[in-house]
Amino acid sequence: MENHDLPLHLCHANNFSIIINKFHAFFHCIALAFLVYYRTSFLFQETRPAPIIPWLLVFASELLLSFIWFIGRAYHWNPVYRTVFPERLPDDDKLPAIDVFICTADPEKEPTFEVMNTVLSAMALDYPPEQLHVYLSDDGGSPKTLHGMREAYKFAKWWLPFCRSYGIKTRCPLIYFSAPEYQDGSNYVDSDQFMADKLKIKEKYDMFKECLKSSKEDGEYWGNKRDHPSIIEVIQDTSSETLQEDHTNLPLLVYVSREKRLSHSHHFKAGALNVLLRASGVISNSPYILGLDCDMYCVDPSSARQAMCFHLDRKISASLAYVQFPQKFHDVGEHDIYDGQLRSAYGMIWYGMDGLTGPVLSGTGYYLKRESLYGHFAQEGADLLELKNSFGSSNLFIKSIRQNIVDGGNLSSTVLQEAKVLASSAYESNTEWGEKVGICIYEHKDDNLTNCLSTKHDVISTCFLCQVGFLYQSVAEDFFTGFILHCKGWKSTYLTPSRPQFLGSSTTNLNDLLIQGIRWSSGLIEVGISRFCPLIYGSLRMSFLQSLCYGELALFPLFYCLPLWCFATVPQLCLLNGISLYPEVSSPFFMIFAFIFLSALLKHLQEVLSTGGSIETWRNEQRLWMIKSVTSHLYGSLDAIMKTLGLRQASFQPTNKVLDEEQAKIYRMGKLDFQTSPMFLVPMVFVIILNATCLVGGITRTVFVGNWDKMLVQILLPIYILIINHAIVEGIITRKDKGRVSPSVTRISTVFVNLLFLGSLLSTVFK
Ligand SMILES: O=c1ccn([C@@H]2O[C@H](COP(=O)(O)OP(=O)(O)O[C@H]3O[C@H](CO)[C@@H](O)[C@H](O)[C@H]3O)[C@@H](O)[C@H]2O)c(=O)[nH]1
Ligand SMILES: [Mn+2]
Repeated sequence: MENHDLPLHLCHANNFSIIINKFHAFFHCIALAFLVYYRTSFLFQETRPAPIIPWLLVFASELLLSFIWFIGRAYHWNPVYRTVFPERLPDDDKLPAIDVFICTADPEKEPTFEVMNTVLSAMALDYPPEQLHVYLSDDGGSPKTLHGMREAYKFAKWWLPFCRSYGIKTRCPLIYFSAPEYQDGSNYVDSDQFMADKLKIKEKYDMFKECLKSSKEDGEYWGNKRDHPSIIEVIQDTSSETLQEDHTNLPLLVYVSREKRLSHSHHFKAGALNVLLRASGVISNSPYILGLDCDMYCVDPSSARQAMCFHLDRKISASLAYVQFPQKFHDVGEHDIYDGQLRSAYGMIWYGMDGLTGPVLSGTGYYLKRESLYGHFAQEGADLLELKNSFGSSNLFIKSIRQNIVDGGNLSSTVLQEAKVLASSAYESNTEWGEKVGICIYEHKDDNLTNCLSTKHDVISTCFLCQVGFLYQSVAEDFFTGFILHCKGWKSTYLTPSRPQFLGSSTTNLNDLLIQGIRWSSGLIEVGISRFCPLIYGSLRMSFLQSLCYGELALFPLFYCLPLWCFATVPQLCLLNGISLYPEVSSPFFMIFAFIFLSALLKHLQEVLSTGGSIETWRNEQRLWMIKSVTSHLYGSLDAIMKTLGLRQASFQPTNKVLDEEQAKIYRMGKLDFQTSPMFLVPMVFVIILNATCLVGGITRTVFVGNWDKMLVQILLPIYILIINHAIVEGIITRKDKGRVSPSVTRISTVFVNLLFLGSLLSTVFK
């Protein structure tokens, strides 16, 4: 029952942690100011005790780290937490329709059975079925997936009535049937009827699984990922089975495989989403969209109603673009050695941004307002020509922009034919789908430029309102699209109910983690070094603190990889050569360095503990910070720089979602799996060997020279690196299993370390 007096949601702040954060930031800032003073005054000394180059490298690294730390304080300014009251929503017939967009790209890396579980769980959301439309985009163009959809639809006819009549809380069949008996959240566990029905459903489920897993081997069945025509099929009921309930109670289910041709760039996931946006626009045209990755099960059915608590709140709905749920994962191990839960993002940063203008759009688990992707065109005023320039030539689609939802979906053959045209690879040519942020104004408003653009403000606002849909400029399309929405004045909210709404699969081996890390770093840095750099572009268009948050996210991979490479090598080489880079123990500045180091570590520890982590979590995150900085952050940043210079093409390798049993075993034991590409392993092993050698050499030298006082910091630094990364040391020396570091990698890394020693020796000889 709707109740106009009671709020649909509440927002709370944690004042205690806000005060701690501000205190810490204050003292840490003062210490950093002393550090800068100490380093700068060195530059003005007449006789310098150490060579200038390593000193400058270390100073530059300290400045970069301090800067990125400083702008990251914006997250801690005002973190908020939200509660919702879905029971206060209006009656079902007044709820707005939702189109669910699920993307899959590759049946080999994304097994069809799992993808269909996502589809089924989305169909089973607790929402009026006639108001729910589920679309699957298949970039693989694979008959296997289409076949899976038909089978999933058949199974849905059993699964949905079962879930509804027994109030099942876990609506993803795979998760439901793999959970221990009686833990399915149902109140009917003692009823015989329930047990009998459950048994029957389990039988149907096993048949469904069998049918999808026993795949035909011929290549055609798997499809051609890069070259195929567009196929749009509304999945229909073809079987003659009798059912408990009428199938009209099932949400509409549509298979969409856009046309892909080698001659056209298809813009990866963002391209797929834009096709879904258009095709669904002419079919169901729901005002809200739930975006899901193919592995993101809607385990709990209540997310749609929870999200509507924000979207239907009249006080905020006009400017609310999306409600974001956290990504949670069903396969994160007890030790979570790869930070699968992405603690800092979903456990901290998103809350912080929620207290400003809203969290980052996270690619999956968001309820987005369709209108927000149509720029200013959704409002009245634009003429037909302008609309066609922006959205392409389809009249039907253009009509949909201003039309309300089509009840239950328009499935006439004309509409489906048009949807196919909208999914063709040439449709976007010369339109504003996904790109041209800010430049289109000079193209088609040229004639009357002076008339309509009288002030500078007009230029900016008209410019950035041009582009439509999900954006193509970055492979982190979610991050960039959300950022531009915030730039346009839209807001977002973050909702983290105690029972997870969505569960995906995380990366459970080092290789997949780092490959994904390269893509994310590259996508972020692409934004960070472009003219959309949030620190400049964003600060003019959104709250200053929000632009700092976006700035930190868009730049951190670059700002971590350079300093961490420096701290992993320069002080160590200097230690070996007896060059001191830090104040001696007796100097008051020693205390400053000690304070900064401990304050950073302890603050990280406090954050981990207060967000439910343990000391082990803290160690894992420190280790990953180092590992990623010397590998994926570096490669991702280089990739982005090369793309920006036009030296490289963008690429999006979908993350592997197939579990390798042997690797899973290593993962569950909490051991790092070093069966990774040498491109990742060599830098890691290189750093470890370098640190160990320099430590031994440096200590020996210090024993002879007796300058402990001067060299202490440089002795402690490699010790800290080796302790945090002792798992790599073990991988090199003691481990015998498959996941150890292969001896050939150790040999290659040793050669590189020797080359570096030779280089540093020559540079001291010829100085
Ligand atoms: O050409 C492509 C490539 C990928 N995908 C789909 O995109 C989704 C995300 O891909 P995945 O390989 O799982 O990447 P992740 O790194 O795990 O995904 C995170 O990062 C992406 C941006 O890099 C976001 O799009 C995702 O939502 C976010 O979960 C999957 O469903 C894919 O099927 C496509 O539809 N077409
Ligand atoms: Mn994924």
